[in-house]
Amino acid sequence: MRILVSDSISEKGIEILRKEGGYQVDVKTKLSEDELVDIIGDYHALVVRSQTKVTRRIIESARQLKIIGRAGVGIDNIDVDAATERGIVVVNAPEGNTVAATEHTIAMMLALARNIPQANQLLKNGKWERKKFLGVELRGKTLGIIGLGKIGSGVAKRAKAMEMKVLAYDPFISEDRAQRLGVELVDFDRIIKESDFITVHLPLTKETYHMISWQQFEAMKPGVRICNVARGGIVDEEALYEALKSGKVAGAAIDVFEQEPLTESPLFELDNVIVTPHLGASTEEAQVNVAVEVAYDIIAGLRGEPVKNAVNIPSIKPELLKVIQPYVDLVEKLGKFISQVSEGHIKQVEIKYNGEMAQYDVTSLTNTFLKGLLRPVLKDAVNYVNAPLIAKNRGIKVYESKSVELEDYANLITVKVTTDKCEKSVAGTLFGKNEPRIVRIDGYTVDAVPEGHMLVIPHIDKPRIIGPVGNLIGALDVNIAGMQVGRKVIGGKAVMFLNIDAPVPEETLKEIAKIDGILDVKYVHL
Ligand SMILES: NC(=O)c1ccc[n+]([C@@H]2O[C@H](COP(=O)([O-])OP(=O)(O)OC[C@H]3O[C@@H](n4cnc5c(N)ncnc54)[C@H](O)[C@@H]3O)[C@@H](O)[C@H]2O)c1
Ligand SMILES: O=C(O)[C@H](O)COP(=O)(O)O
Repeated sequence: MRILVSDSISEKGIEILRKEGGYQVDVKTKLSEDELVDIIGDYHALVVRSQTKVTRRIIESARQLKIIGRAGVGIDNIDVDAATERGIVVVNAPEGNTVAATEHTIAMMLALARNIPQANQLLKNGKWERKKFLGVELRGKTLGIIGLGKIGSGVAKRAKAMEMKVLAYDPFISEDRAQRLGVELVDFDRIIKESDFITVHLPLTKETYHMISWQQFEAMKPGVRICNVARGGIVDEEALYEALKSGKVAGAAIDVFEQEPLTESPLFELDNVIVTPHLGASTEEAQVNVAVEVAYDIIAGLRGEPVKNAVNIPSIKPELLKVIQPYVDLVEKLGKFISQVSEGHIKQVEIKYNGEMAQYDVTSLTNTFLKGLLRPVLKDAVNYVNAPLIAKNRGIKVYESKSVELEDYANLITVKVTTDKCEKSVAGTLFGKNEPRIVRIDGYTVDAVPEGHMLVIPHIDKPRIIGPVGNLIGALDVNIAGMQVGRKVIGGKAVMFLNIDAPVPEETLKEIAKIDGILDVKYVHL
Protein backbone atom coordinates (compact mmCIF):
# COMPACT_ATOMS: atom_id res chain seq x y z
CA MET A 1 0.00 0.00 0.00
CA ARG A 2 1.25 3.48 -0.86
CA ILE A 3 0.53 6.71 0.94
CA LEU A 4 0.94 10.18 -0.49
CA VAL A 5 1.61 13.05 1.92
CA SER A 6 1.00 16.22 -0.08
CA ASP A 7 1.43 18.90 2.61
CA SER A 8 4.25 18.98 5.12
CA ILE A 9 3.37 17.15 8.33
CA SER A 10 5.47 16.18 11.34
CA GLU A 11 8.06 13.43 10.73
CA LYS A 12 6.54 11.59 13.68
CA GLY A 13 3.39 10.88 11.65
CA ILE A 14 5.38 9.73 8.64
CA GLU A 15 7.48 7.45 10.83
CA ILE A 16 4.34 5.81 12.25
CA LEU A 17 2.96 5.20 8.77
CA ARG A 18 6.25 3.67 7.63
CA LYS A 19 7.27 1.70 10.72
CA GLU A 20 3.99 0.72 12.36
CA GLY A 21 1.92 0.61 9.20
CA GLY A 22 4.66 -0.80 6.98
CA TYR A 23 3.55 1.43 4.10
CA GLN A 24 5.51 3.17 1.40
CA VAL A 25 5.12 6.87 2.13
CA ASP A 26 5.92 9.49 -0.50
CA VAL A 27 6.10 13.12 0.59
CA LYS A 28 5.45 15.40 -2.39
CA THR A 29 4.30 18.88 -1.51
CA LYS A 30 3.16 21.90 -3.52
CA LEU A 31 1.66 19.77 -6.29
CA SER A 32 -0.79 21.36 -8.68
CA GLU A 33 -4.23 19.84 -9.25
CA ASP A 34 -3.05 18.42 -12.58
CA GLU A 35 0.01 16.86 -10.99
CA LEU A 36 -2.14 15.30 -8.28
CA VAL A 37 -4.63 13.98 -10.84
CA ASP A 38 -1.71 12.31 -12.65
CA ILE A 39 -0.30 10.48 -9.66
CA ILE A 40 -3.18 9.91 -7.24
CA GLY A 41 -4.18 6.66 -8.97
CA ASP A 42 -1.08 5.01 -7.50
CA TYR A 43 -2.04 5.69 -3.91
CA HIS A 44 -4.27 4.08 -1.29
CA ALA A 45 -4.19 6.96 1.18
CA LEU A 46 -3.65 10.69 0.96
CA VAL A 47 -2.56 12.92 3.85
CA VAL A 48 -3.03 16.69 3.63
CA ARG A 49 -3.16 19.84 5.72
CA SER A 50 -5.03 22.91 4.48
CA GLN A 51 -2.89 23.69 1.46
CA THR A 52 -3.79 20.81 -0.86
CA LYS A 53 -7.22 21.30 -2.35
CA VAL A 54 -8.60 17.79 -2.68
CA THR A 55 -11.05 18.44 -5.49
CA ARG A 56 -13.67 16.16 -7.07
CA ARG A 57 -11.39 15.85 -10.10
CA ILE A 58 -8.58 14.50 -7.94
CA ILE A 59 -10.93 12.16 -6.08
CA GLU A 60 -12.40 10.83 -9.31
CA SER A 61 -8.91 10.02 -10.58
CA ALA A 62 -8.09 8.12 -7.39
CA ARG A 63 -8.71 4.55 -8.48
CA GLN A 64 -7.44 2.88 -5.32
CA LEU A 65 -7.82 5.59 -2.71
CA LYS A 66 -9.41 4.30 0.49
CA ILE A 67 -8.83 7.12 2.95
CA ILE A 68 -7.96 10.81 3.08
CA GLY A 69 -6.39 12.10 6.28
CA ARG A 70 -6.47 15.77 7.23
CA ALA A 71 -3.71 16.50 9.73
CA GLY A 72 -5.74 19.26 11.35
CA VAL A 73 -9.35 20.34 11.87
CA GLY A 74 -10.81 22.16 8.85
CA ILE A 75 -11.94 19.94 6.00
CA ASP A 76 -13.17 22.74 3.74
CA ASN A 77 -10.26 21.98 1.36
CA ILE A 78 -11.56 18.45 0.80
CA ASP A 79 -14.58 17.63 -1.36
CA VAL A 80 -16.07 15.33 1.25
CA ASP A 81 -19.21 14.66 -0.82
CA ALA A 82 -17.13 13.41 -3.73
CA ALA A 83 -15.12 11.22 -1.35
CA THR A 84 -18.29 9.80 0.21
CA GLU A 85 -19.77 9.00 -3.20
CA ARG A 86 -16.62 7.05 -4.00
CA GLY A 87 -16.63 5.29 -0.65
CA ILE A 88 -13.47 7.02 0.53
CA VAL A 89 -13.23 7.63 4.27
CA VAL A 90 -12.21 11.13 5.32
CA VAL A 91 -10.59 11.52 8.74
CA ASN A 92 -9.25 14.57 10.53
CA ALA A 93 -7.50 15.37 13.79
CA PRO A 94 -10.08 17.50 15.54
CA GLU A 95 -8.33 18.19 18.83
CA GLY A 96 -4.59 18.10 18.28
CA ASN A 97 -4.23 21.78 17.41
CA THR A 98 -6.96 23.28 19.59
CA VAL A 99 -4.56 24.77 22.14
CA ALA A 100 -2.28 26.09 19.42
CA ALA A 101 -5.13 27.90 17.67
CA THR A 102 -6.53 29.14 20.98
CA GLU A 103 -3.19 30.57 22.07
CA HIS A 104 -2.63 32.09 18.65
CA THR A 105 -5.98 33.87 18.94
CA ILE A 106 -5.05 35.28 22.34
CA ALA A 107 -1.62 36.28 21.01
CA MET A 108 -3.28 38.04 18.05
CA MET A 109 -5.74 39.85 20.32
CA LEU A 110 -2.98 41.10 22.60
CA ALA A 111 -0.76 42.03 19.68
CA LEU A 112 -3.67 43.91 18.13
CA ALA A 113 -4.52 45.72 21.35
CA ARG A 114 -0.93 46.82 21.91
CA ASN A 115 0.27 47.28 18.30
CA ILE A 116 3.15 44.90 18.92
CA PRO A 117 3.95 43.91 15.30
CA GLN A 118 3.84 47.53 14.11
CA ALA A 119 6.03 48.79 16.97
CA ASN A 120 8.45 45.92 16.48
CA GLN A 121 8.84 46.69 12.81
CA LEU A 122 9.40 50.39 13.35
CA LEU A 123 11.97 49.92 16.08
CA LYS A 124 13.87 47.43 13.97
CA ASN A 125 13.83 50.03 11.24
CA GLY A 126 15.56 52.39 13.66
CA LYS A 127 12.55 54.40 14.87
CA TRP A 128 11.95 54.85 18.62
CA GLU A 129 8.23 55.66 18.39
CA ARG A 130 6.14 55.70 21.60
CA LYS A 131 3.35 58.15 21.01
CA LYS A 132 2.02 56.41 17.94
CA PHE A 133 1.40 53.15 19.70
CA LEU A 134 -1.06 53.91 22.43
CA GLY A 135 -2.85 50.62 22.96
CA VAL A 136 -5.97 49.49 24.79
CA GLU A 137 -6.39 47.03 27.66
CA LEU A 138 -8.36 43.84 27.36
CA ARG A 139 -9.51 43.99 30.98
CA GLY A 140 -13.09 45.17 31.22
CA LYS A 141 -13.67 44.95 27.48
CA THR A 142 -16.45 42.87 25.95
CA LEU A 143 -15.28 39.97 23.83
CA GLY A 144 -17.81 38.50 21.41
CA ILE A 145 -17.03 34.90 20.45
CA ILE A 146 -18.85 33.51 17.44
CA GLY A 147 -18.63 29.72 17.62
CA LEU A 148 -18.17 28.35 21.12
CA GLY A 149 -16.67 24.99 20.16
CA LYS A 150 -13.27 23.71 21.18
CA ILE A 151 -11.25 26.78 20.24
CA GLY A 152 -14.01 29.28 21.07
CA SER A 153 -14.28 27.76 24.55
CA GLY A 154 -10.52 27.85 25.02
CA VAL A 155 -10.49 31.51 24.05
CA ALA A 156 -13.39 32.18 26.44
CA LYS A 157 -11.56 30.62 29.39
CA ARG A 158 -8.42 32.63 28.73
CA ALA A 159 -10.35 35.85 28.13
CA LYS A 160 -12.13 35.38 31.46
CA ALA A 161 -8.72 35.05 33.10
CA MET A 162 -7.86 38.43 31.56
CA GLU A 163 -11.00 39.88 33.15
CA MET A 164 -12.91 40.39 29.92
CA LYS A 165 -16.68 40.18 29.74
CA VAL A 166 -17.41 37.33 27.35
CA LEU A 167 -20.48 37.03 25.12
CA ALA A 168 -20.88 34.07 22.80
CA TYR A 169 -23.10 33.13 19.90
CA ASP A 170 -23.42 29.47 19.01
CA PRO A 171 -26.89 28.02 18.38
CA PHE A 172 -25.58 24.50 18.93
CA ILE A 173 -24.23 25.05 22.45
CA SER A 174 -26.34 24.64 25.58
CA GLU A 175 -26.97 27.41 28.08
CA ASP A 176 -25.54 25.11 30.71
CA ARG A 177 -22.17 24.76 28.96
CA ALA A 178 -21.96 28.50 28.44
CA GLN A 179 -22.71 29.08 32.11
CA ARG A 180 -19.97 26.69 33.15
CA LEU A 181 -17.55 28.73 31.05
CA GLY A 182 -18.79 31.94 32.64
CA VAL A 183 -19.97 33.12 29.25
CA GLU A 184 -23.24 34.83 28.38
CA LEU A 185 -24.93 33.10 25.45
CA VAL A 186 -26.57 35.78 23.31
CA ASP A 187 -27.94 36.19 19.82
CA PHE A 188 -25.78 37.13 16.86
CA ASP A 189 -27.03 40.73 16.77
CA ARG A 190 -26.02 41.39 20.36
CA ILE A 191 -22.51 40.12 19.72
CA ILE A 192 -22.25 42.44 16.75
CA LYS A 193 -23.63 45.49 18.59
CA GLU A 194 -22.02 45.15 22.02
CA SER A 195 -18.52 43.73 21.51
CA ASP A 196 -15.23 45.60 21.71
CA PHE A 197 -13.44 42.58 20.27
CA ILE A 198 -15.07 40.00 18.00
CA THR A 199 -13.44 36.66 17.28
CA VAL A 200 -14.79 33.91 15.03
CA HIS A 201 -14.24 30.20 15.67
CA LEU A 202 -16.46 28.43 13.17
CA PRO A 203 -16.06 26.10 10.26
CA LEU A 204 -16.40 27.70 6.83
CA THR A 205 -19.72 26.55 5.41
CA LYS A 206 -22.42 27.98 3.15
CA GLU A 207 -24.02 29.45 6.29
CA THR A 208 -20.86 30.99 7.71
CA TYR A 209 -19.46 32.38 4.45
CA HIS A 210 -19.33 36.20 4.80
CA MET A 211 -21.17 35.94 8.09
CA ILE A 212 -19.42 39.19 8.99
CA SER A 213 -19.91 41.58 6.13
CA TRP A 214 -21.10 45.13 5.29
CA GLN A 215 -24.29 45.00 7.33
CA GLN A 216 -22.56 43.62 10.41
CA PHE A 217 -19.73 46.16 10.28
CA GLU A 218 -22.35 48.87 9.99
CA ALA A 219 -24.04 47.65 13.19
CA MET A 220 -20.82 47.32 15.21
CA LYS A 221 -19.55 49.62 17.96
CA PRO A 222 -17.12 52.19 16.60
CA GLY A 223 -13.58 51.15 17.47
CA VAL A 224 -14.32 47.42 17.50
CA ARG A 225 -11.42 45.03 16.82
CA ILE A 226 -11.83 41.84 14.77
CA CYS A 227 -9.92 38.53 14.92
CA ASN A 228 -10.14 35.67 12.48
CA VAL A 229 -8.05 32.61 13.27
CA ALA A 230 -10.74 30.27 11.94
CA ARG A 231 -11.19 30.39 8.17
CA GLY A 232 -10.86 32.93 5.43
CA GLY A 233 -14.26 33.78 3.98
CA ILE A 234 -16.11 33.94 7.30
CA VAL A 235 -15.19 37.62 7.47
CA ASP A 236 -15.77 39.42 4.15
CA GLU A 237 -12.31 40.83 3.37
CA GLU A 238 -13.58 43.63 1.14
CA ALA A 239 -16.12 44.85 3.69
CA LEU A 240 -13.49 44.57 6.42
CA TYR A 241 -11.06 46.66 4.38
CA GLU A 242 -13.62 49.47 4.01
CA ALA A 243 -14.59 49.29 7.69
CA LEU A 244 -10.93 49.55 8.67
CA LYS A 245 -10.29 52.42 6.28
CA SER A 246 -13.30 54.32 7.52
CA GLY A 247 -12.14 53.91 11.13
CA LYS A 248 -15.31 52.08 12.16
CA VAL A 249 -13.14 49.08 12.91
CA ALA A 250 -10.04 50.05 14.91
CA GLY A 251 -8.02 47.01 13.96
CA ALA A 252 -8.06 43.47 12.69
CA ALA A 253 -5.91 40.42 13.33
CA ILE A 254 -6.14 37.91 10.54
CA ASP A 255 -4.51 34.49 10.26
CA VAL A 256 -6.62 33.01 7.48
CA PHE A 257 -7.68 34.28 4.07
CA GLU A 258 -10.20 33.53 1.39
CA GLN A 259 -7.39 32.68 -1.02
CA GLU A 260 -4.32 30.99 0.37
CA PRO A 261 -1.41 31.30 0.04
CA LEU A 262 -1.74 35.07 -0.20
CA THR A 263 1.12 37.50 -0.47
CA GLU A 264 -0.66 40.59 -1.71
CA SER A 265 -3.86 42.10 -0.39
CA PRO A 266 -5.23 45.60 0.16
CA LEU A 267 -5.51 44.57 3.83
CA PHE A 268 -1.72 44.25 4.05
CA GLU A 269 -1.40 47.94 3.27
CA LEU A 270 -3.32 49.06 6.36
CA ASP A 271 -1.40 49.91 9.55
CA ASN A 272 -4.23 48.74 11.76
CA VAL A 273 -4.16 45.21 10.35
CA ILE A 274 -1.89 42.51 11.68
CA VAL A 275 -1.56 39.26 9.78
CA THR A 276 0.01 35.83 10.01
CA PRO A 277 0.19 33.26 7.20
CA HIS A 278 -2.23 30.65 8.63
CA LEU A 279 -0.08 29.91 11.65
CA GLY A 280 -2.86 29.02 14.10
CA ALA A 281 -1.88 25.37 14.24
CA SER A 282 1.83 25.90 13.81
CA THR A 283 3.31 24.81 17.10
CA GLU A 284 5.69 21.89 17.55
CA GLU A 285 3.21 20.24 19.86
CA ALA A 286 0.17 20.65 17.64
CA GLN A 287 1.95 19.40 14.55
CA VAL A 288 3.09 16.24 16.31
CA ASN A 289 -0.40 15.73 17.78
CA VAL A 290 -2.27 16.02 14.48
CA ALA A 291 0.23 14.00 12.45
CA VAL A 292 0.27 11.16 14.97
CA GLU A 293 -3.50 11.18 15.36
CA VAL A 294 -4.14 11.08 11.64
CA ALA A 295 -1.41 8.46 11.02
CA TYR A 296 -3.09 5.99 13.38
CA ASP A 297 -6.46 6.56 11.73
CA ILE A 298 -4.92 6.05 8.29
CA ILE A 299 -3.45 2.74 9.43
CA ALA A 300 -6.80 1.67 10.90
CA GLY A 301 -8.64 2.74 7.75
CA LEU A 302 -6.28 0.89 5.42
CA ARG A 303 -6.62 -2.22 7.55
CA GLY A 304 -10.38 -1.97 7.34
CA GLU A 305 -10.64 -1.31 11.07
CA PRO A 306 -12.87 1.38 12.59
CA VAL A 307 -11.32 4.83 12.60
CA LYS A 308 -11.48 7.32 15.46
CA ASN A 309 -12.12 10.60 13.74
CA ALA A 310 -14.12 9.93 10.62
CA VAL A 311 -15.85 12.88 9.03
CA ASN A 312 -18.12 11.01 6.60
CA ILE A 313 -18.90 7.84 8.56
CA PRO A 314 -19.85 7.46 12.22
CA SER A 315 -16.74 7.49 14.41
CA ILE A 316 -16.60 4.66 16.88
CA LYS A 317 -15.16 5.18 20.33
CA PRO A 318 -13.20 2.18 21.70
CA GLU A 319 -15.82 1.44 24.37
CA LEU A 320 -18.56 1.36 21.73
CA LEU A 321 -16.41 -0.70 19.40
CA LYS A 322 -16.14 -3.48 22.00
CA VAL A 323 -19.94 -3.75 22.10
CA ILE A 324 -20.73 -3.58 18.41
CA GLN A 325 -17.72 -5.28 16.78
CA PRO A 326 -19.12 -8.82 17.19
CA TYR A 327 -22.33 -7.77 15.40
CA VAL A 328 -20.65 -6.29 12.32
CA ASP A 329 -20.40 -9.64 10.54
CA LEU A 330 -23.97 -10.56 11.53
CA VAL A 331 -25.59 -7.37 10.21
CA GLU A 332 -23.68 -7.51 6.95
CA LYS A 333 -24.84 -11.11 6.50
CA LEU A 334 -28.43 -10.14 7.32
CA GLY A 335 -28.20 -7.44 4.64
CA LYS A 336 -26.81 -9.80 1.98
CA PHE A 337 -29.26 -12.51 2.96
CA ILE A 338 -32.42 -10.44 2.86
CA SER A 339 -31.33 -8.80 -0.38
CA GLN A 340 -31.11 -12.24 -2.05
CA VAL A 341 -34.43 -13.56 -0.74
CA SER A 342 -36.33 -10.40 -1.71
CA GLU A 343 -37.72 -9.79 -5.17
CA GLY A 344 -38.39 -6.43 -6.77
CA HIS A 345 -37.28 -2.89 -6.27
CA ILE A 346 -36.46 -2.11 -2.63
CA LYS A 347 -38.52 0.79 -1.34
CA GLN A 348 -37.98 0.65 2.38
CA VAL A 349 -35.78 -1.09 4.93
CA GLU A 350 -36.23 -1.27 8.66
CA ILE A 351 -33.61 -2.40 11.13
CA LYS A 352 -34.52 -2.92 14.74
CA TYR A 353 -32.13 -3.53 17.61
CA ASN A 354 -33.56 -5.28 20.65
CA GLY A 355 -31.76 -5.82 23.92
CA GLU A 356 -28.63 -4.44 25.56
CA MET A 357 -27.17 -3.02 22.36
CA ALA A 358 -30.13 -0.65 22.07
CA GLN A 359 -28.37 1.61 24.60
CA TYR A 360 -25.60 2.33 22.14
CA ASP A 361 -25.14 4.30 18.94
CA VAL A 362 -25.61 1.62 16.30
CA THR A 363 -25.41 3.85 13.22
CA SER A 364 -22.30 2.07 12.01
CA LEU A 365 -24.11 -1.27 12.22
CA THR A 366 -27.01 0.12 10.22
CA ASN A 367 -24.55 1.37 7.59
CA THR A 368 -22.91 -2.05 7.48
CA PHE A 369 -26.33 -3.66 7.04
CA LEU A 370 -26.99 -1.30 4.11
CA LYS A 371 -23.64 -2.22 2.63
CA GLY A 372 -24.62 -5.91 2.86
CA LEU A 373 -28.03 -5.18 1.38
CA LEU A 374 -26.67 -3.34 -1.66
CA ARG A 375 -23.59 -5.51 -2.17
CA PRO A 376 -25.21 -8.38 -4.12
CA VAL A 377 -26.23 -5.85 -6.77
CA LEU A 378 -23.57 -3.17 -6.64
CA LYS A 379 -20.58 -5.35 -5.71
CA ASP A 380 -17.45 -3.38 -4.80
CA ALA A 381 -19.00 -0.03 -5.72
CA VAL A 382 -20.64 0.01 -2.30
CA ASN A 383 -18.92 0.15 1.04
CA TYR A 384 -19.93 1.27 4.52
CA VAL A 385 -18.98 4.87 3.72
CA ASN A 386 -21.22 5.36 0.70
CA ALA A 387 -23.94 2.78 1.46
CA PRO A 388 -26.32 5.27 3.20
CA LEU A 389 -25.85 7.78 0.37
CA ILE A 390 -26.41 5.15 -2.33
CA ALA A 391 -29.55 3.94 -0.52
CA LYS A 392 -30.82 7.51 -0.32
CA ASN A 393 -30.03 8.20 -3.98
CA ARG A 394 -31.96 5.06 -4.94
CA GLY A 395 -34.97 6.29 -3.01
CA ILE A 396 -34.71 3.60 -0.32
CA LYS A 397 -36.16 4.79 2.97
CA VAL A 398 -34.14 3.57 5.93
CA TYR A 399 -35.66 3.33 9.40
CA GLU A 400 -33.62 2.38 12.44
CA SER A 401 -35.24 1.65 15.79
CA LYS A 402 -33.98 0.45 19.14
CA SER A 403 -35.61 -1.10 22.16
CA VAL A 404 -34.01 -2.39 25.33
CA GLU A 405 -36.88 -4.86 25.70
CA LEU A 406 -35.66 -8.41 25.16
CA GLU A 407 -37.15 -10.50 22.36
CA ASP A 408 -36.08 -14.01 23.45
CA TYR A 409 -32.38 -13.15 23.05
CA ALA A 410 -29.98 -10.83 24.90
CA ASN A 411 -29.59 -9.01 21.59
CA LEU A 412 -31.66 -9.48 18.47
CA ILE A 413 -31.39 -7.62 15.18
CA THR A 414 -34.47 -7.76 12.97
CA VAL A 415 -34.36 -6.47 9.42
CA LYS A 416 -37.34 -5.98 7.19
CA VAL A 417 -37.35 -5.13 3.50
CA THR A 418 -40.34 -3.82 1.59
CA THR A 419 -40.14 -3.95 -2.19
CA ASP A 420 -42.70 -3.30 -4.90
CA LYS A 421 -43.31 -7.08 -4.95
CA CYS A 422 -42.84 -8.42 -1.43
CA GLU A 423 -42.14 -7.88 2.22
CA LYS A 424 -39.42 -9.98 3.92
CA SER A 425 -38.09 -10.08 7.41
CA VAL A 426 -35.12 -11.85 8.93
CA ALA A 427 -33.80 -11.75 12.49
CA GLY A 428 -30.37 -12.71 13.71
CA THR A 429 -28.32 -12.94 16.84
CA LEU A 430 -25.01 -14.30 18.07
CA PHE A 431 -24.63 -17.72 19.65
CA GLY A 432 -21.71 -19.19 21.63
CA LYS A 433 -18.46 -17.54 20.67
CA ASN A 434 -20.11 -14.78 18.64
CA GLU A 435 -21.34 -17.08 15.89
CA PRO A 436 -24.00 -15.45 13.68
CA ARG A 437 -27.35 -17.23 13.54
CA ILE A 438 -30.56 -16.49 11.70
CA VAL A 439 -33.31 -17.21 14.20
CA ARG A 440 -36.36 -15.96 12.32
CA ILE A 441 -37.35 -15.85 8.68
CA ASP A 442 -40.64 -14.11 7.94
CA GLY A 443 -41.73 -14.82 11.49
CA TYR A 444 -40.83 -18.57 11.41
CA THR A 445 -38.39 -19.67 14.06
CA VAL A 446 -35.23 -21.34 12.75
CA ASP A 447 -31.65 -21.82 13.95
CA ALA A 448 -29.73 -21.36 10.75
CA VAL A 449 -26.08 -20.66 10.10
CA PRO A 450 -25.82 -17.80 7.54
CA GLU A 451 -22.80 -19.05 5.65
CA GLY A 452 -21.78 -20.27 2.19
CA HIS A 453 -24.49 -21.70 -0.08
CA MET A 454 -28.07 -21.82 1.16
CA LEU A 455 -31.57 -22.55 -0.03
CA VAL A 456 -34.58 -20.88 1.52
CA ILE A 457 -37.80 -22.68 0.64
CA PRO A 458 -41.18 -21.51 1.92
CA HIS A 459 -43.66 -24.39 1.64
CA ILE A 460 -46.81 -25.99 3.02
CA ASP A 461 -46.12 -28.17 6.03
CA LYS A 462 -47.01 -31.61 4.72
CA PRO A 463 -45.33 -34.93 3.94
CA ARG A 464 -43.33 -35.56 0.74
CA ILE A 465 -41.68 -32.15 0.60
CA ILE A 466 -38.32 -32.62 2.28
CA GLY A 467 -37.62 -35.96 0.54
CA PRO A 468 -38.14 -34.73 -3.05
CA VAL A 469 -36.08 -31.58 -2.36
CA GLY A 470 -33.28 -33.78 -0.96
CA ASN A 471 -33.45 -36.06 -3.99
CA LEU A 472 -33.09 -33.21 -6.47
CA ILE A 473 -30.09 -31.79 -4.62
CA GLY A 474 -28.63 -35.26 -4.17
CA ALA A 475 -28.92 -35.83 -7.91
CA LEU A 476 -26.49 -32.94 -8.37
CA ASP A 477 -24.06 -34.73 -6.07
CA VAL A 478 -24.27 -31.76 -3.74
CA ASN A 479 -24.04 -32.44 -0.03
CA ILE A 480 -26.66 -31.03 2.37
CA ALA A 481 -24.69 -29.85 5.39
CA GLY A 482 -27.62 -28.69 7.51
CA MET A 483 -31.37 -28.38 7.42
CA GLN A 484 -33.87 -26.41 9.46
CA VAL A 485 -37.63 -26.23 9.19
CA GLY A 486 -39.61 -23.47 10.84
CA ARG A 487 -43.36 -23.68 11.10
CA LYS A 488 -46.03 -21.98 13.15
CA VAL A 489 -48.86 -24.55 13.01
CA ILE A 490 -48.97 -28.14 11.82
CA GLY A 491 -50.15 -28.21 8.21
CA GLY A 492 -49.75 -24.47 7.79
CA LYS A 493 -47.05 -22.52 6.00
CA ALA A 494 -43.45 -23.31 6.87
CA VAL A 495 -39.94 -22.42 5.74
CA MET A 496 -37.11 -24.83 4.98
CA PHE A 497 -33.52 -23.61 5.28
CA LEU A 498 -30.72 -25.71 3.82
CA ASN A 499 -26.97 -25.25 4.07
CA ILE A 500 -25.45 -26.91 1.06
CA ASP A 501 -21.85 -27.45 -0.03
CA ALA A 502 -22.12 -26.09 -3.58
CA PRO A 503 -24.31 -23.80 -5.69
CA VAL A 504 -27.53 -25.14 -7.19
CA PRO A 505 -28.17 -24.43 -10.88
CA GLU A 506 -31.20 -22.50 -12.03
CA GLU A 507 -32.81 -25.60 -13.62
CA THR A 508 -32.76 -27.48 -10.32
CA LEU A 509 -34.29 -24.48 -8.55
CA LYS A 510 -37.10 -24.59 -11.11
CA GLU A 511 -37.55 -28.33 -10.52
CA ILE A 512 -37.75 -27.76 -6.77
CA ALA A 513 -40.35 -25.02 -7.32
CA LYS A 514 -42.53 -27.50 -9.19
CA ILE A 515 -42.81 -29.88 -6.19
CA ASP A 516 -46.35 -29.87 -4.87
CA GLY A 517 -46.53 -27.71 -1.72
CA ILE A 518 -43.40 -25.64 -2.46
CA LEU A 519 -44.27 -21.94 -2.46
CA ASP A 520 -40.94 -20.45 -3.51
CA VAL A 521 -37.21 -21.26 -3.73
CA LYS A 522 -34.38 -18.84 -3.19
CA TYR A 523 -30.69 -19.63 -3.53
CA VAL A 524 -28.56 -17.42 -1.29
CA HIS A 525 -24.79 -17.16 -1.25
CA LEU A 526 -22.92 -15.34 1.51
N1 LIG B 1 -5.96 29.13 11.99
C1 LIG B 1 -5.70 27.87 12.19
O1 LIG B 1 -4.60 27.42 11.94
C2 LIG B 1 -6.74 26.97 12.76
C3 LIG B 1 -6.36 25.93 13.62
C4 LIG B 1 -7.34 25.08 14.10
C5 LIG B 1 -8.65 25.27 13.74
N2 LIG B 1 -8.98 26.27 12.90
C6 LIG B 1 -10.36 26.51 12.51
O2 LIG B 1 -11.07 27.00 13.62
C7 LIG B 1 -12.45 26.70 13.47
C8 LIG B 1 -13.02 26.19 14.77
O3 LIG B 1 -12.37 25.01 15.16
P1 LIG B 1 -12.88 24.18 16.45
O4 LIG B 1 -11.88 23.09 16.62
O5 LIG B 1 -13.15 25.09 17.58
O6 LIG B 1 -14.23 23.59 15.89
P2 LIG B 1 -15.47 23.08 16.74
O7 LIG B 1 -16.23 22.19 15.84
O8 LIG B 1 -15.05 22.55 18.05
O9 LIG B 1 -16.31 24.39 16.98
C9 LIG B 1 -17.01 25.07 15.98
C10 LIG B 1 -18.25 25.66 16.62
O10 LIG B 1 -18.90 26.44 15.66
C11 LIG B 1 -20.30 26.33 15.91
N3 LIG B 1 -21.02 26.72 14.71
C12 LIG B 1 -21.12 26.06 13.54
N4 LIG B 1 -21.88 26.74 12.67
C13 LIG B 1 -22.26 27.88 13.32
C14 LIG B 1 -23.05 28.99 12.95
N5 LIG B 1 -23.57 29.08 11.71
N6 LIG B 1 -23.22 29.96 13.85
C15 LIG B 1 -22.66 29.89 15.08
N7 LIG B 1 -21.92 28.85 15.50
C16 LIG B 1 -21.72 27.85 14.63
C17 LIG B 1 -20.48 24.89 16.27
O11 LIG B 1 -21.65 24.69 17.03
C18 LIG B 1 -19.25 24.62 17.10
O12 LIG B 1 -19.51 24.76 18.48
C19 LIG B 1 -12.51 25.73 12.29
O13 LIG B 1 -12.85 26.43 11.13
C20 LIG B 1 -11.11 25.25 12.14
O14 LIG B 1 -10.82 24.84 10.85
C21 LIG B 1 -8.05 27.15 12.41
O1 LIG C 1 -8.13 23.67 10.41
C1 LIG C 1 -7.02 23.56 10.89
O2 LIG C 1 -6.63 22.54 11.51
C2 LIG C 1 -6.08 24.68 10.78
O3 LIG C 1 -6.54 25.65 9.93
C3 LIG C 1 -4.69 24.31 10.50
O4 LIG C 1 -4.40 24.23 9.13
P1 LIG C 1 -2.95 23.75 8.70
O5 LIG C 1 -2.84 22.30 9.06
O6 LIG C 1 -2.85 23.96 7.24
O7 LIG C 1 -1.97 24.55 9.48
